[in-house]
Amino acid sequence: MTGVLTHDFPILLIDDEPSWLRSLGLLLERAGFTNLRKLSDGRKVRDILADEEIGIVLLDLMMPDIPGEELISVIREESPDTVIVVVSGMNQVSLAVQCMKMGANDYIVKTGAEERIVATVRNAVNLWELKRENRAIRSTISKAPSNPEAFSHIATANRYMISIFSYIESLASSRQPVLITGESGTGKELVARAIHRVCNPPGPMVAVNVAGLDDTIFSDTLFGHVRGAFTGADARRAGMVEKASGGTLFLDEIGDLSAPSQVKLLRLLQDGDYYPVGSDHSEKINARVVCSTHQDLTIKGKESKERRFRKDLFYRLQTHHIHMPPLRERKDDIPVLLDTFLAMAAEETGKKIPVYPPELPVLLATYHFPGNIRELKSMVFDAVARHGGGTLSMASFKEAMEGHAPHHPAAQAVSRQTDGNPFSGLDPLPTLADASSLLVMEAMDRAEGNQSIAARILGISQPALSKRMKQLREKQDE
Ligand SMILES: Nc1ncnc2c1ncn2[C@@H]1O[C@H](COP(=O)(O)OP(=O)(O)OP(=O)(O)O)[C@@H](O)[C@H]1O
Repeated sequence: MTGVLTHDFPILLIDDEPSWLRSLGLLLERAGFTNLRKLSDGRKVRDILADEEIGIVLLDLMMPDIPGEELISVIREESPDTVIVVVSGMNQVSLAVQCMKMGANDYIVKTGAEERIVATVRNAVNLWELKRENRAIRSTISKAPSNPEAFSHIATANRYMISIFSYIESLASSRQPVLITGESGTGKELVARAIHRVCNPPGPMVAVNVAGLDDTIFSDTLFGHVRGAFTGADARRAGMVEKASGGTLFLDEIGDLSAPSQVKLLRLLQDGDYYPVGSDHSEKINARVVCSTHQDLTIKGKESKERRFRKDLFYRLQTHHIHMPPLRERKDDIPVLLDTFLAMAAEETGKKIPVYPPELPVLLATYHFPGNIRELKSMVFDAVARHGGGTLSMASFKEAMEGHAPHHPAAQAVSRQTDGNPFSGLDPLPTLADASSLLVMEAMDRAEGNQSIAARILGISQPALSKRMKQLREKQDE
């Protein structure tokens, strides 16, 4: 399903040697590339780029009319997304590096094997397709989703989340994989389901958690096996890839994949095929692949080769990338999530949806939710289970939050800007008394006047805060 070879855009070949232009053209045509344009005078490239959208340019470096290096700059300027491949007679690493620095995407030598030239152009076609698709997607992202029903299982009031919904809608027509990242409990699986719902394919969504699967089990789970593949394999068994046929294959926790399994996944995504265990015949995947991880794949496994995440796989996966923000960065979602989970918990326990004190969302907003939405959901379910009638008590929420050190988002924000020392930018420093008063006022402001919440923010008891506020008022009255 990937590994695109057919293309509808022109490929421009530039070289001052007519015989080379002819033989390169023949080679590419034989390999299935159509729509080739040939140019022996590089100075005309500007006119050509102005006339039509050229996906790929293959150019020589040594030309009498205009040096190839200058051509690279002209092409980059006129058509920034065009994929540039330098086809040079010189096999010099330093020259290749120089061309890449100037904006070329690849460099091959004329005397190299024909397969290498064809493979390079094939990669260039894939790269251009991806660039074009991303441009189309970017241009269609609107504010609100046009099919809100597909997202009805995701409660949110947050603008960034709404923009994720429109991004998902714009991905519907793409067959490229989607990578969903974000901390644990942020709703990655719900987003995978939304992608499936928006695409509305005829097949099912099949979810596989690949964490902890060794390579043998990974292959057997995903690709299935043929009869007699190993002792006990009495019958053929379909793998998850086959089960997801016509639908969506969701691979959860791909950051934990072993090195050999990463190679198999890369092949599946790149060439669209796989081998059932024990079979010599490859099968084709016919499912949209969505992957998720809570790990940062760009830094993962820096310390050890075995645990490292392959760069090529990462780049293949991140064509369409959705990052789920943690709950502490979308606190405007707390009230709507609270209402959603209260209704769910009430239904599950057969109780009436409880009324909660207005301070509850304010209290929750002071907390950093290391377990994200999953943690909020458990808190609410626990509170409703304990609820006996009247207004919902905040006690169980406070208890759950007590287990974690208070979080100081303001201090963190400052420390992010000031290399870990929130005071380094202050000159002169405020006195201890002034700093303390300012902190108290800020906490009261954030807690919307609620002393017990403000005391929690400051990490002191409520009587201690009350005493400080009294002193503050007395000082102001002096
Ligand atoms: N916006 C939301 N609206 C309603 N429920 C949500 C929302 N986001 C998450 N949840 C709920 O929170 C829980 C965690 O969500 P989910 O399993 O999708 O997170 P995740 O990011 O995939 O976590 P993990 O990385 O641990 O697999 C689930 O019960 C899910 O239903």
